[in-house]
Amino acid sequence: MTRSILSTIRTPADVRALRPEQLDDLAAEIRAFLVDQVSRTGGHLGPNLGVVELTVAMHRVFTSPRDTFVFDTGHQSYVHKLLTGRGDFSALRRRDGLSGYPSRTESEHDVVENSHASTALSWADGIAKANELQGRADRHVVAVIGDGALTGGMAWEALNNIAAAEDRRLVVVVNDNGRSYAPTIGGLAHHLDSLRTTQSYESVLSWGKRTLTRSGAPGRVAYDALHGLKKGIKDVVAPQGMFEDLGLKYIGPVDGHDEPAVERALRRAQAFGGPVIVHVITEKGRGYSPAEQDAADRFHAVGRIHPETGLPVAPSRFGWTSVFADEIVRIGRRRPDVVAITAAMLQPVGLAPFAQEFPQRVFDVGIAEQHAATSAAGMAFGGLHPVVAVYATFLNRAFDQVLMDVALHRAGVTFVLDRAGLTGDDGASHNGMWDMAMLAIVPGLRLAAPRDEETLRTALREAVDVDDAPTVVRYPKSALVDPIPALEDVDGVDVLARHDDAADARRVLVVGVGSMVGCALQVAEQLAAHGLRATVVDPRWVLPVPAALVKLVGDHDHVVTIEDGVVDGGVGAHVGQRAAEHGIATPVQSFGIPRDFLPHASRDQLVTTLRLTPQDVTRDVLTALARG
Ligand SMILES: Cc1ncc(C[n+]2csc(CCOP(=O)(O)OP(=O)(O)O)c2C)c(N)n1
Ligand SMILES: CC(=O)[C@@H](O)[C@H](O)COP(=O)(O)O
Ligand SMILES: [Mg+2]
Repeated sequence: MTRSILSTIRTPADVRALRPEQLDDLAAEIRAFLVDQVSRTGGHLGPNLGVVELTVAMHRVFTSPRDTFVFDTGHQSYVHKLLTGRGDFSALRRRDGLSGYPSRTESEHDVVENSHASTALSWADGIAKANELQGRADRHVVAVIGDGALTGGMAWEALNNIAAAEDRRLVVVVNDNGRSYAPTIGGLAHHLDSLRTTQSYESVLSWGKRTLTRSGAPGRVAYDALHGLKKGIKDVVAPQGMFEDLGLKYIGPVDGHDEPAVERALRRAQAFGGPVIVHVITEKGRGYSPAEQDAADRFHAVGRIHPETGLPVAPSRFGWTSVFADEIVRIGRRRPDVVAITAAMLQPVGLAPFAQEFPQRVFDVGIAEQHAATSAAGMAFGGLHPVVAVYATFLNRAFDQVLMDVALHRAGVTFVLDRAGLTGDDGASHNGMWDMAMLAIVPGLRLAAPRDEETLRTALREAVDVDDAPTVVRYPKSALVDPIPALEDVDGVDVLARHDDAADARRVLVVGVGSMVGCALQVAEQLAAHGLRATVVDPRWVLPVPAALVKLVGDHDHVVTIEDGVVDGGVGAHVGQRAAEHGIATPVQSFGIPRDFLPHASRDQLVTTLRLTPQDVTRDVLTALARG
């Protein structure tokens, strides 16, 4: 049996050493490998199937790491990893396995580890400027950015700068597959479409050169005239206005699955010696029919699937999203002023049913969370109540908009944050761990962390009733828990459990935040087993800290708070601060996520590592109590 070509690839030099006639087979092997491996581990199968030929061509034309490769979002870097010596995908996105994104600790060929979209061109601009100043001006920076990521504002801030320097060796590869998850929205998508659908100017010009110059002097005259009409022809055959108007050289569109054509385009870009756009047309999910036929999102991000059918091996675990999806439709039916906004993630955040029933009241703004937040402030000014549904970590980039456009103007906007807390296997920048600490300082903002389905539904209904301040409802990337009923409601704070048999024992108040309520209940049981009195409460609306909770703090000898967010400046910190402001000296011991960036691992592994299991928390509380 002939040895596979892929098995001979250890470094990009091996890729460059391949004969052109081997490249189709290499692409086929890579696709087979990706389907086989990612179907076992889950991951970004569709995006990586779409960049096989592109990534091979990049490594054949440029010399990484001497030339720097930057992948926007980085979810499409599996092929790059394969071509740079990382062939063991068996533990992709798992502890001690390959990250699902570029990782500097894995390879010198990896630079950007941040999986937030639209940052690559800024990285590239900075690297290119450093190259210039550090005597490396002969090196190229090659940034791959998707059509979706191009809808993010940062990309245009960067392009504006990139276009300003004529001799900076920066190649922007626009990986245009026409989709984010769903088809990419907006004017940019239309423009890319117009570039995609008209035959490229370059191919018309090369046709003219071949045909006219072969027909003697008259033909040469005609070709010279044609070439002289360059601008006019461009506007006719390929309105490349947008990029060219910015002063950027444009090459394309190129069939992104024709490896020799991509190589030719990249070599032209390489020879150009200045900032240049290479517009590559690809297909997300290419070569894998279940993905090619998937109308939803072409297998953008999959869990474990059957490699032949593409069907999920296990049903989706993300019950919290389904509850939101159902409740927002119920709210929409009784509240015609409620509208929904997504940042290119309609399906993943659960807005598809709402869009189905109220197609005029849902807005996909592209990967543009900043725009989503401020346009929501505009909608609120106009009499609507917008619900902005994003993953928690992605709201980080819209902090200023939440603060200065929504909160400053007391706009009734509701932010629904999915994937809040530890997400684990999706990498450091995907953990939704910063929202509570970040938003705690926003004046007027109210944040709810539901503990189960009923409190999530209630929080959503309460949130949309607030029309003079931002509200936030956040929930985790995990299975929905069983209902956790309250024993009593103390001015908005739910009392969930009381262990007060030991009459004279010290009284410990255990405050569970959202998905950590289950842990809080177990900690209280274990503390009671150690002879303490323990009460478990869930404030539900955790920020600002409710007055009733501050009072409860004063009624206890020791307070424990447990949250699925950074502990620095988190809910626990604010509980302690509010209590101190009221002259309450009860010690508050806060448990949560340290502010360090976390490795990709399962949520459970991270909980254990961070000592957030009930056993760990109990042990630490007993130690603190013993110290007195
Ligand atoms: C700031 C931000 N918002 C949302 C996402 C979620 N997200 C990851 S990839 C993706 C679509 C990217 O589309 P595109 O850039 O076209 O790349 P493709 O997957 O098509 O290759 C989205 C919305 C993100 N990573 N970062
Ligand atoms: C790359 C990106 O940001 C998204 O594709 C994200 O990884 C999806 O996360 P879930 O798999 O949790 O929906
Ligand atoms: Mg795309």
